[in-house]
Amino acid sequence: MDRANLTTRATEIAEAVHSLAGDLLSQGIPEPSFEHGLPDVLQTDAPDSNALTARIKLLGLLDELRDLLTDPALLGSPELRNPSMSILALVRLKIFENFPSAGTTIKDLAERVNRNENILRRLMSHAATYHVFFQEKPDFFIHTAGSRILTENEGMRSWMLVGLGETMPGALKIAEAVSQNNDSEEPEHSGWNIQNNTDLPVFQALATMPERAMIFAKAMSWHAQLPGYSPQYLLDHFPFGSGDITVVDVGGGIGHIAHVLADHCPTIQCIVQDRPEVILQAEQALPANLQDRIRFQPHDFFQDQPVHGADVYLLRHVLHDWSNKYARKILQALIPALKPGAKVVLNDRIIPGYGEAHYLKKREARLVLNFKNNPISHCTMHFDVHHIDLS
Ligand SMILES: C[S@@+](CC[C@H](N)C(=O)[O-])C[C@H]1O[C@@H](n2cnc3c(N)ncnc32)[C@H](O)[C@@H]1O
Repeated sequence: MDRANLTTRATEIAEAVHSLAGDLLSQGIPEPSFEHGLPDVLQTDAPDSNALTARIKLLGLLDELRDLLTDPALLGSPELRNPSMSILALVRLKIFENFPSAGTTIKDLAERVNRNENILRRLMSHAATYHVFFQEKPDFFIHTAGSRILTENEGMRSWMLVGLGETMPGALKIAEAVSQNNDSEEPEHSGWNIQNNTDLPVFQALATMPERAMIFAKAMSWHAQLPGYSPQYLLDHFPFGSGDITVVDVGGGIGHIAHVLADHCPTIQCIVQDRPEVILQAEQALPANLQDRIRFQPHDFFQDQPVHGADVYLLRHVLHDWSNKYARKILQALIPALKPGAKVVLNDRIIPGYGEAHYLKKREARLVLNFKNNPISHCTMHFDVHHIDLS
């Protein structure tokens, strides 16, 4: 039981802030303030950086403090902490792409995007309370780091569309899914299926909706740029650069991880496998300088692995989409192809065990369960980057 009270928590916060400020000062990095919107200088993904450690600690302490000060009736309230109400609409209405870099009045913006001025004002004003856009004057908005990143990156907008447009509506149907199929491990028995009125598992269903499938693939490639998901962790924890090795990236999406591996390891050969409609996109996204080292192959990972004798079979962010029954099938399908000494590298989310991590980390890890193929059973997978020798 955590018995820290407001005062001890606040003292800890002050100490951590001083340490972070000192660290930033020594690196010549300005302290963040709201003066010019949120600067993104602290978004470092370096796992060993003091700034990142201090930032994560502070976010945890501040969340605890806020929850201690919140009326209990509001803790689970849907209105609280819900930026999606305005941000999803702003993404879908293409406001970010059309927002002038120097800022704008709502009137000019409404004319530019041909939308109702009043509604736009309400959406923008709500988003600004989450520091996505800054209301500099009653009728004049400028960028923050949060709105700029959405403006400049199609991948980030795709990530929002998947999180808010696919995950959240599916999550709202979890209770119905559980009521209909209590013990099911089948991918088509999910809240997402009820929401989308389909019996097809999510990836099969997406194949019939090319625009949504493309958004999903773009979101996944952007995801690798979010703090904590950098492919650098993979490079740091597995010797991809040692010799002429062949890596099969199973369920490798549009090849963004293979691009990074090939860029960093000059002797590596990669084969990216995914569903046919994803492979079509992947082929178009391949840079010319990597064409002789990355190949693509449509492959259903529930069928026997067609590439025999590779050195590494990589499954990055694949198994967490599936119930244990299907995760096992995906791994079993690799076995006939494995030569002695072959490695299967799993790079996926870890669900912290009891007492192992701050609840914010657990919340982030558990959020992913609410979507796609197995949102109605509890994820029992518990892993990090491992090297599993199946020889
Ligand atoms: C969560 S994404 C991960 C993509 C990529 N590995 C990454 O780390 O960004 C899961 C991937 O599995 C692919 N996938 C789903 N079902 C598949 C199947 N039956 N065979 C092959 N790939 C599949 C999806 O198309 C998607 O690209």
